Amino acid sequence: MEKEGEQLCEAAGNGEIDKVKALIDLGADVSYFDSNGLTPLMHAAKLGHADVVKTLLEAGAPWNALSPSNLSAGDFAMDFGHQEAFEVLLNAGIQAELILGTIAREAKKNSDSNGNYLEDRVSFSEDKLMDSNSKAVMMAWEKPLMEAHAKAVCSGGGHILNIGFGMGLVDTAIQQYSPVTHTIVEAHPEVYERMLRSGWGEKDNVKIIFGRWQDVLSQLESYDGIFFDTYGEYYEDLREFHQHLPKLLKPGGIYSFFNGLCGAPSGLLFPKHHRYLSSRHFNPYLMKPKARPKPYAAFQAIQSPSFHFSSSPTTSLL
Ligand SMILES: C[S@@+](CC[C@H](N)C(=O)[O-])C[C@H]1O[C@@H](n2cnc3c(N)ncnc32)[C@H](O)[C@@H]1O
Repeated sequence: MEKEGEQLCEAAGNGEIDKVKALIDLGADVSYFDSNGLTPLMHAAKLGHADVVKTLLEAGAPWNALSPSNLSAGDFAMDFGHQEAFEVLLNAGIQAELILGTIAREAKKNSDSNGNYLEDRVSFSEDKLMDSNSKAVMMAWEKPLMEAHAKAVCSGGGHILNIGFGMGLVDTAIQQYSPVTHTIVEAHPEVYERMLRSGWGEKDNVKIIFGRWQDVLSQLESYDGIFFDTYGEYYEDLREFHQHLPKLLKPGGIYSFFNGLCGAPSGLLFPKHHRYLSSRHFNPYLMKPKARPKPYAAFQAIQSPSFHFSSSPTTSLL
């Protein structure tokens, strides 16, 4: 098996399509990683053999496998300027994403995203907000991250929307930029009560909307800056929110989000909110086809247990 795997890598890199097909027919492993941690697909992509890339994908080669330096076959194709191979890989990724999304939506129909969390008690202390299982919903150490998000979404001024109040870290930072309006959506009754008790309801430019964002969409308008950071939701909820962005975000507006979904255990759905590193800025109105440095990152998050987004601002496919 190992021998055929090595041969497949070599043939793929050489663009020997007939040999690749013959080896696949003989049962060579299309998911094989050679001693350098590269798959046959990566070899073909690196050298721009689009026909071999296609054949390998049709044989089930994993388009989102990563090399030891965290590069996918798509990255190799793009980095080496092989547009055709890149397009083939990108299409494979989009198709997989559509299928995975459909499966996730079906699975979600039978589940309750954050119902339990919203019905249970939460507790506040000086430096954290905890759910009823003593899991941290939000912690004070995240303040600098929240300040950076606030800075990004307020950079154009105007009307700002924040989904998920938590400890109010991002909202406190947003207030420092004196937005024209500052709308906050919060779904947990106790968090909402605490917001009112601490005077958030009396601020001139603040509008609080109590409820799940999914249920209050009709009360939302268009904003210059949007931040999204909920708790206890699924990847599919985030994706659903992203689908509303073209309407919610004004042209030229800035969207940023924080979630920990990417560090969650593998599987299509992430029932708990894992607050691992994940911080990205995204503006669909500024996104150009060539400005997609890591088109596979968003998809990879669905499948890989160890994957996490980088904290550097980057674009993503929705
Ligand atoms: C991680 S905290 C937000 C922390 C906030 N960014 C900060 O700076 O303190 C998540 C918040 O989202 C709220 N939340 C969870 N699901 C929600 C939903 N579907 N709609 C609106 N808010 C939600 C939670 O009650 C919680 O207050």
